[in-house]
Amino acid sequence: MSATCIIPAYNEGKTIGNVVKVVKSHKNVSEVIVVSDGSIDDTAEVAKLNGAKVIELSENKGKGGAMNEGLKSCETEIILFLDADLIGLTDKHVADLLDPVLNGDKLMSLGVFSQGRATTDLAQRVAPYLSGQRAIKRDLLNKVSDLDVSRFGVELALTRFVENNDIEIQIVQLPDMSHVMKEEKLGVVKGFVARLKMYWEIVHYYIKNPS
Ligand SMILES: O=c1ccn([C@@H]2O[C@H](COP(=O)(O)OP(=O)(O)O)[C@@H](O)[C@H]2O)c(=O)[nH]1
Ligand SMILES: O=C(O)[C@@H](COP(=O)(O)O)O[C@H]1O[C@H](CO)[C@@H](O)[C@H](O)[C@H]1O
Repeated sequence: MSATCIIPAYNEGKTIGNVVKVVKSHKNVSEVIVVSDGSIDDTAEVAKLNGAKVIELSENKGKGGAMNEGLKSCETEIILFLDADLIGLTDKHVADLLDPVLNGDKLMSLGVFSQGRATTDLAQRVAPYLSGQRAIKRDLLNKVSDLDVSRFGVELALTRFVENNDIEIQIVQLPDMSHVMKEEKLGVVKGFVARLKMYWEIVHYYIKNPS
């Protein structure tokens, strides 16, 4: 059994190439789909150059919407979601995320950075359920409501679904991994504003889906 890797990407030209290169070379990944979510940089070109299938959205749909577009354009039973801004991704990280779902043990795995950078390690220790690195069975994904409009609430949607349905997931440590923070991408002020927008989208999803 193989998996499709779906990478939602909004202006990630600087990092998308390496993420695609690493995950595309994994033996159990049959296809890498990068969904450029209204990007205005060279995300799509860099992703194509590194062998990804690219879906270019003319309008930004938000993270959940981009992931959903990728889901609609593949057929594998197992999906691996990765962020486009990962630092230090290796083939072993991909294997550790995929194996619990590929071997039928679990319906979802969730990757948590460890021994990466203090800032991103801490953030994920505080809120591991927000991690964007997950392998998931398509059957489970099909039951999660509002993925397409969840934006940054998508991780909350996935986590809440497994909790509400008593589905045991596999937490996977991702050693020596991090991601580029918003403040590093956009500068301190714009990065902080983007972070607030992210938290608002998460709260908005929570308010709209209280249980
Ligand atoms: O409107 C958006 C916002 C984010 N992303 C992607 O979702 C992932 C996580 O977003 P971000 O890096 O902003 O969040 P962080 O990892 O900083 O929490 C990255 O691959 C982004 O490119 C997206 O596709 N559309
Ligand atoms: O780690 C975190 O605190 C946030 C924000 O990371 P940044 O420091 O803004 O890159 O990132 C996590 O949460 C996001 C929202 O759910 C997810 O999109 C990311 O995949 C996840 O790493």
